[in-house]
Amino acid sequence: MSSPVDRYFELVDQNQQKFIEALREVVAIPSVSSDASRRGEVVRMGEWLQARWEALGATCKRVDPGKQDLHGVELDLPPVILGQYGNDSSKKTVLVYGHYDVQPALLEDGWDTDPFTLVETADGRLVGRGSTDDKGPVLGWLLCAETHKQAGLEFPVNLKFCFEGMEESGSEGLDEIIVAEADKWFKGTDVVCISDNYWLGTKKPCLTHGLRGVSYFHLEISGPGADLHSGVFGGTVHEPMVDLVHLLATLVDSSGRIKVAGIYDQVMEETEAEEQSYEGLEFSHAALAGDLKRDVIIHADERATLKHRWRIPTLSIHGVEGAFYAPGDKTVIPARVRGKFSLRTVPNMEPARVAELVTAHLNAEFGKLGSKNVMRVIETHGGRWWYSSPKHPNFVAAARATERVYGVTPDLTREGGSIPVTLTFEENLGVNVLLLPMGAADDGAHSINEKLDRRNYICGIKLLGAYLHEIAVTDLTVPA
Ligand SMILES: C[C@H](N)C(=O)N[C@@H](Cc1c[nH]cn1)C(=O)O
Ligand SMILES: [Zn+2]
Ligand SMILES: [Zn+2]
Repeated sequence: MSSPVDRYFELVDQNQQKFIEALREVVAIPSVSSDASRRGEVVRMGEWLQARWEALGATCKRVDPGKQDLHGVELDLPPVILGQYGNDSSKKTVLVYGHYDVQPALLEDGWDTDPFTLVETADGRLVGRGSTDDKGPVLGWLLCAETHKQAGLEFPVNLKFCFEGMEESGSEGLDEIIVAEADKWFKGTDVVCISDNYWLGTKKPCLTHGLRGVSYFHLEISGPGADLHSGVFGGTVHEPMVDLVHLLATLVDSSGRIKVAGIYDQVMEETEAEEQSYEGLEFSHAALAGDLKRDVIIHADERATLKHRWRIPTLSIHGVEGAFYAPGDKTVIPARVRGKFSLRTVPNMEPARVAELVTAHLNAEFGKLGSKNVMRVIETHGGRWWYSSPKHPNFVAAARATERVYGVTPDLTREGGSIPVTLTFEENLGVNVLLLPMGAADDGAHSINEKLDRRNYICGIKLLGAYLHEIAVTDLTVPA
């Protein structure tokens, strides 16, 4: 007779098409958290999840985190959906977190197909915004529970869940909810699992034990009271855009080095054990250059690239609000512009110190310009880095589950991106947190043509289930 896990795997295989249809349904909800006009869709997505979990028998609690000021528009923050599925005191309790909001996506950004219509390509890519980040994994937990119930398979653990709709916009309001619910809704949690990042390559699965933090800034330059004709006023007034371009250029050089004094001072020293952890990882510049569609890699070797993704702070410039960007030639001097940039932070950087250093740098550089314009530096959102040991039994259980599904020992990785609430869970619940990614390195999260491979989706649903079965039989006591 086959084991419950083998039976579960068979059912996942049999239900593949149904699972893809479910992904199609959620991708079609354009839950873009940064777009005020889509806020209703974000809420609809949260309600969709709640309804489906409740239909399965979960107890849910919708928490509305309050209001948000988005470019002067007051908006309701989307709900955080808390849930409890199963409440058997003889079982372990696993808390899973995910987000149901997505990054913006427009066909004219360069997508080959409508971003909110899931398309399956002949080579098995499930293309659509949110497929890998993070709707596929969020759906994975639900489909895992539904599959167990439909087949009459005993669910191995009590599952608690926390799904938010603001992760792509700074997780506003969530930290406070986690703190408030730590001894209430989240009481009894044994371990936390988050599926919201990606493999290092495209073939070998991994478990992730670190994330970078993010400190996001707007740099606003205000000049004349209205946009001006450049033929009449060019060369006679201080132009906000000229000041902004100068200032942005002082932040980082072309080889990625941050030029803000003091920014590297808090970076943790590298240990011998850490140096060794780069050995044998599935990561190559050849594959990375392929994913990038052009070899634009700065660093000479793979190890240096990984260090700049995992353990060294970086600064990226994202865009300019208020600047002319449409096709055609408009001869305008914009009156007010906002440059947007962020720093990815690493152990042991303090966000408050980062903001202090960045502001001091920009004040000094702006002073050198002798401009009569007005400069403002605004830190719009921040999230802390997270770094943990991969030796905890939670990771051991996940490694066993990975071996069962993929037949290989997973790589142990850190993630260059940020999931701000990871540390909040760890600190407030006092339990181990594991990152168990579903998608691959070439999925194009946040980019055009985002996809999740059918293989990763289906094996990922198996992996989430296998992990819960492994946790059920794992002694979670940390060895001394
Ligand atoms: C890794 C995760 N899937 C992700 O994409 N996180 C975002 C979080 C964020 C922070 N500010 C805006 N979004 C990221 O790393 O950019
Ligand atoms: Zn995500
Ligand atoms: Zn994301």
